[in-house]
Order: sequence, then C-alpha cells, then structure tokens
Amino acid sequence: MPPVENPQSRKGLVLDGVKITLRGRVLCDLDLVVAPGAIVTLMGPSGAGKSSLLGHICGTLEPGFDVQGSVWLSGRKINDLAPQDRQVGILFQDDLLFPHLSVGGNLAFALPGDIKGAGHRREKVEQALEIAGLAGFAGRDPATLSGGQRARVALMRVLLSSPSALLLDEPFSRLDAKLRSQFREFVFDQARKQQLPTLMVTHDPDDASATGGEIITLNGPVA
Ligand SMILES: Nc1ncnc2c1ncn2[C@@H]1O[C@H](COP(=O)(O)OP(=O)(O)OP(=O)(O)O)[C@@H](O)[C@H]1O
Repeated sequence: MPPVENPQSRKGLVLDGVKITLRGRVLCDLDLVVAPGAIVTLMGPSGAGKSSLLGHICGTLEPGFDVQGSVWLSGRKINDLAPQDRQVGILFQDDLLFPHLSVGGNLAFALPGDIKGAGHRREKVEQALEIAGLAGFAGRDPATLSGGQRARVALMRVLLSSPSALLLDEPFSRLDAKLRSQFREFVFDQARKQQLPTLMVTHDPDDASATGGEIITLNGPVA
C-alpha cells in the first residue's frame, strides 16, 4: 500500500507506515485510511498480529513489541498518548461488563467526566438503553441479561465514552448465528450513524462481507 499523504489533514483513522515487529519477525507493515463511517476488516491466521495491531492503536500493546510509524485520528497523532486520551473505543469478544454494577451503572461509568449533573448523566444512559432496545433495563443486574442483551449494553458502553474511532476484536464470535447477524447489523448501523472510522478483526468471511468495505489480510509473521 502506498504511503498516506498528509495524514494530519485526513479525516478518520490513519495508519502511517505502522510496522509492528515481535522478536525480529514483522507482524504487520501497513498504510491505511479508515474514513469516518467506513468499516475496514482485518483478517488473517491465528497469531498473525491482528489483536496486536488493535492494541497498538488503542495504546494497550504489551512491552516487547517493536513499533514504528504513526497513528492519526481526526488529524491528531495519538500513538504517544495515554490510552484514555486517544478517544478510541474497543469492543471485545467478552462483553467485560462489571458484575457488581447494574446495567445503568455500567453505562454511567463510561460517560466522560465533562458530562455533568446526575440528571443529565441519567438521561444519557436512558437514551443509550432506548437505542439498544433496552428501555427500563437500567436497574438490572447484568447477570440476568441474555447474551444478545449483554452485547448491546457492552456496545452502548463503548459508544457512551464518545470515541472518535471504533475497534472491534471479534465481538460477534460468542453469539449464535441469528443473534450474530442482528447484533452485527446493529453495531455497523451505530458506527455509520456516528460516523466512526471502524476497524474490525474477524475470522468469519460473513462478517467481512456484511461490511461491504475493504478487507485487509495479515499473513502472519515474516522473518
Ligand atoms: N503479551 C504478549 N507478549 C508476547 N507475545 C505476544 C503477546 N501477545 C501476543 N503475542 C504474540 O504476538 C503474535 C500476534 O498475536 P495476536 O494476538 O496479535 O494475533 P492474532 O492475529 O490476533 O491472533 P488470533 O486470531 O488467534 O486472535 C503471536 O505470535 C502471539 O503469540
């Protein structure tokens, strides 16, 4: 892929010569622009480096990986920022809801601190539950929710944090076929409505083709 010109003036998520090396083996070497509202799929064999690339973008890559190049989001270089300052949301295979908090508590936890006032915060949580088709669920214990309901709460929790980009690390793989396609459409719909550049890791060709977007394959470590 050719280098991205003027990455600082591009909208969306830009990987500018991002090269990740582990123990002398190159996992990826990428130039990529994910436009606002676009969904790009990342595929490739197990161990190829897909999750490592997402970890690098959101700032959680473990020490031991050598990384070069820059990550830009909405014209801001983010790869030297702390994870909480990058405005990148990530949704995993496991929903990772806090078991000791109610559904509403889980959602409120994600709200940025600059959203002030208990009433305003409650309103944001209720709006999110309504969008997710879960109006009235704020007081529920997450353990009492179905898999699909939990998945929707997890997505809304990511979106309430006001991300400028969305990363999806196989978030559909634990759901059965019907739920999977419903939830997938819901996630894609929300990402497009909020004009989020979205990068999705999956092993499932149906997930990839459902995006209608670009597919990038990492082939595994190159010595
Ligand atoms: N914390 C870590 N420390 C050292 N090596 C790691 C660490 N995490 C991952 N790796 C190694 O980095 C390589 C890439 O792993 P990664 O999880 O990114 O692959 P993946 O493409 O997401 O795989 P999968 O499809 O199985 O999830 C693998 O060789 C893995 O063993």
